[in-house]
Amino acid sequence: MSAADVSPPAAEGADAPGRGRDPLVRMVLLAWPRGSRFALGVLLGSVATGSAVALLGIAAWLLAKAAEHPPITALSVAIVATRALGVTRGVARYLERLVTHDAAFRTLADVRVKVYERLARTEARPSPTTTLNRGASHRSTGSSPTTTLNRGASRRSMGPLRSGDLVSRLVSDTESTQDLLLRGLTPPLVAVVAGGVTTAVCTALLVPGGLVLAAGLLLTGLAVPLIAARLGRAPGERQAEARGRLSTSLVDALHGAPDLVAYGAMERAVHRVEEADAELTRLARRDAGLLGFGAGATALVTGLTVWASLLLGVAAVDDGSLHPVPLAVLVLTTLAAFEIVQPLPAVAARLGALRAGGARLFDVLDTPAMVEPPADPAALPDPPPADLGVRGLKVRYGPEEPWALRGIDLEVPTGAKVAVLGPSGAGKSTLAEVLLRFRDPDAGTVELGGADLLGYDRDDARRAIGGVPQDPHVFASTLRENLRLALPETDADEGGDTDTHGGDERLWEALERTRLADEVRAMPHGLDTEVGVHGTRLSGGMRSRLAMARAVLAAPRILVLDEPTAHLDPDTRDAVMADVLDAADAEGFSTLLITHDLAGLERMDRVYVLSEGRVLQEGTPQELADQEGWYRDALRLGH
Ligand SMILES: Nc1ncnc2c1ncn2[C@@H]1O[C@H](COP(=O)(O)OP(=O)(O)OP(=O)(O)O)[C@@H](O)[C@H]1O
Repeated sequence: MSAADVSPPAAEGADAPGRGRDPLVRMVLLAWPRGSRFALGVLLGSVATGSAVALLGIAAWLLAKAAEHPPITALSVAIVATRALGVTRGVARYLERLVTHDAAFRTLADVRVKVYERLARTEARPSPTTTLNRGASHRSTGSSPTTTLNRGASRRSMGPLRSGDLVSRLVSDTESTQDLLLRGLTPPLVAVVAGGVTTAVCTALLVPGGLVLAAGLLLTGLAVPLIAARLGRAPGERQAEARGRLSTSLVDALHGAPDLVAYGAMERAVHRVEEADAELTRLARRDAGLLGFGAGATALVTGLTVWASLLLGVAAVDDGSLHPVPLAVLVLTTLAAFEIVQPLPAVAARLGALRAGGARLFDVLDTPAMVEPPADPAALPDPPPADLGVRGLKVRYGPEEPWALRGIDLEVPTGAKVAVLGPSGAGKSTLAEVLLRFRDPDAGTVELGGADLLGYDRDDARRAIGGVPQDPHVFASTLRENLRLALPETDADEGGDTDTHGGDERLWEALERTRLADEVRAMPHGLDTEVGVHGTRLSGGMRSRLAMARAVLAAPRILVLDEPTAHLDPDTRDAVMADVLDAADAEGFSTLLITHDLAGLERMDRVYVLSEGRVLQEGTPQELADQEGWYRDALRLGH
């Protein structure tokens, strides 16, 4: 099959509406399901702001009228109204905050779940990109903090992501949505409603006064924000990037501290953090300057407008077209009206940063998933099948990347022990990723018991095929918790966390199988030993055996082991492998072992040698040893 026959790597995610539109519009669209709450928020915000303006207007009327010494009954309605408006303002503001924050936080929760789900469906294993930026890329080892997104269409735009940047995307960029909804959506709409009503009231009092107010409001509510938005666009866009850079350099420096110290590169790493911090501080200063400009311009226009309306009002009183009492109302209402538009310049100045945050967020949400769930998942037979057939499997990491697998055919009959060998970069781990459902094939099929593996729900598929990926993750918890996560939920619950329910028996059995039990018994806290972040309190070999024990506990029908013994000394490696293969014989599961290592392959039923994404050789270990080729050369070189 040619490259042209190959279907696109993954379907587009439906998580992010409005693809191709401005990120600000797309962020608002994310809030669409909560539209009615935001509408209620705008209504309540208009009532609160309107009440505040009306309160000042009526208070002005009350004071001016009182100066004429009318009977108290003439003032009573206004007195009650000021009290009522005072209460209404507070209550409506409280309710507005409650409703809009509730809607924004719910939207934020939805967005976080979407981002997390997308990341979970996108990330398979650490990328081969170095985290230190020291020249050429190399495959990161162990639990690198590096991860790669957007390997598909938009990969070039986003490139490799590191965990610091991911945190930044998950936290601050996602929060851009909340900021936009709370500050950028409700206040302008409230300003339109409350500003419109106030202008109408002032126009009714004195037409030129109303027009001056309209002009003032348009200046502070539209022109000043537009200028602030324009000036803030470029620094705002740089701010989101700078925040990502700061997180990345910090996390890199923290995660890589031992290597940095060992290579004497700590100073350079700290310098990178300082540079990123200085850039962020510079941008924050510009931000503050813009806020100052917005506040200053608003105060200036407010003052000028109030003066203008006072002068116009006095002239109108002089020529008898306006009574002095409405004059006081006009001037004080004009002054109060600017409260309505006051927050807008600050919001506008932040729009650039919010847009950039949104763009980074949609970078994640638009990333094609590496594994698409089937629309109508098939039911997995019980017990699940233990035979596997790989036919014409092709995989690549992006449309312009070279093929990592170029059409692999491979069989794992029930109960068989199959080894996949080959030089570095041959595509062995890529094959494991497809079998463990971390990645969809670009072409070809994987059949589980004769049915398409992709037709099963991912969790179901993993009940049948499980194992140890190349860089298994060890969680910062106890040994027990690290093991128990492999147990089906009901078993894990039943097990409790003490021996009393017998739950630990299975854990110990798995530890015995992977030759870890004696070491765990010798630890003062046994299974309750904390293993540290990424299992750093364990040796590399213990981490590998822990990951193997977890895989054995999950009891899949086909166990896929990707370089499981890489960190073990030869004796332990042989003993662990012998135990796992004994378990396979006893329990009848099939084994697919991916390795560089030719030692101990005698028990394998079949060996496949991969090179540059193709099957170079296949046969029993003996057949391959008897043939000219990579296997025999490797045996000779003593791999
Ligand atoms: N995340 C990735 N992005 C882009 N290319 C990748 C990625 N992971 C692997 N590759 C490429 O795919 C090809 C196959 O890599 P793979 O890791 O499957 O080989 P391997 O046989 O497992 O190597 P090793 O024995 O060193 O682990 C290589 O050319 C590699 O550079």
